[in-house]
Amino acid sequence: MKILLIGYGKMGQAIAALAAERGHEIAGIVDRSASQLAPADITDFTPATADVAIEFTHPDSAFANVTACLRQGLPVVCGSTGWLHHFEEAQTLTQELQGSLFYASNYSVGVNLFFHFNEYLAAKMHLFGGYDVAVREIHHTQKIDQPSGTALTTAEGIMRHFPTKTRWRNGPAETAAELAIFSERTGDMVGTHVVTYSSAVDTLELKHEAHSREGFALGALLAAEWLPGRVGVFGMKELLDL
Ligand SMILES: NC(=O)C1=CN([C@@H]2O[C@H](COP(=O)(O)OP(=O)(O)OC[C@H]3O[C@@H](n4cnc5c(N)ncnc54)[C@H](O)[C@@H]3O)[C@@H](O)[C@H]2O)C=CC1
Ligand SMILES: O=C(O)C1=N[C@H](C(=O)O)C[C@H](O)C1
Repeated sequence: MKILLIGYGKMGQAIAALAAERGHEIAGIVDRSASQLAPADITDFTPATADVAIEFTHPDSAFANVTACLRQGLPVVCGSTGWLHHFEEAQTLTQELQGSLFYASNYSVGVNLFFHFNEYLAAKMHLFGGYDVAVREIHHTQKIDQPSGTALTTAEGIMRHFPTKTRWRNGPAETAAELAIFSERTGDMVGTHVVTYSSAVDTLELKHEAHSREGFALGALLAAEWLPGRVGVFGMKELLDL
């Protein structure tokens, strides 16, 4: 496949390395600040020159990059977090243009299993009662958005099945209805997410810890291999049949 990479930072470079191993060609790289690369723009690419675009940039640029890809007729796999206030607009545009958009707050297969077990656990823990629940995420100090996209997906999964939690708060809960999300930024931590249930008698935890970015890169490439030819908005549940 010919892949257009949008964003050539930590994730873009991890994807490029794995794409080569999987026999893909990098059709081009669009990065706002990568001066060593040949300058390129999304509008330079069409389905004739790229089969799919993979976007990992910044919360402030993801929506514009996604819409540019859709307008060029390029299927787009987006991994940037912190832009979901625009997600409905992206869905509408995808439908209008009969385009292809894939989004995941976390492309790691392990995290998507974690999401699945998180929802199951929330339903059971609510049923048995007596537990409070909180989410903790730990990332490297360069991370811009807080809470992480993964923590927000985790919180949404809890709230769907643990109805006494009706909203999340980034910090300690101020009321019993709030789900606390604690964010830590330290060193070069790749990404750790923990859900903790505590009662008077015990504590139960569900944890995912990424050891490298390779798991995210592999998931993004699996999505890029799967997306072309499908019309609509998709995520890891469809890809992994979870
Ligand atoms: N969904 C997932 O599985 C994962 C998502 N992420 C998310 O992906 C995004 C990128 O993460 P990293 O690669 O670690 O960041 P990074 O800061 O290492 O790289 C981002 C790159 O995007 C470039 N960039 C910024 N604005 C741009 C624009 N308007 N057009 C083109 N390029 C632009 C920057 O110059 C930089 O090279 C973040 O939002 C992060 O939260 C990161 C890891 C996994
Ligand atoms: O910025 C990162 O690094 C990561 N971002 C994603 C998120 O916000 O959840 C996924 C992963 O945790 C790494």
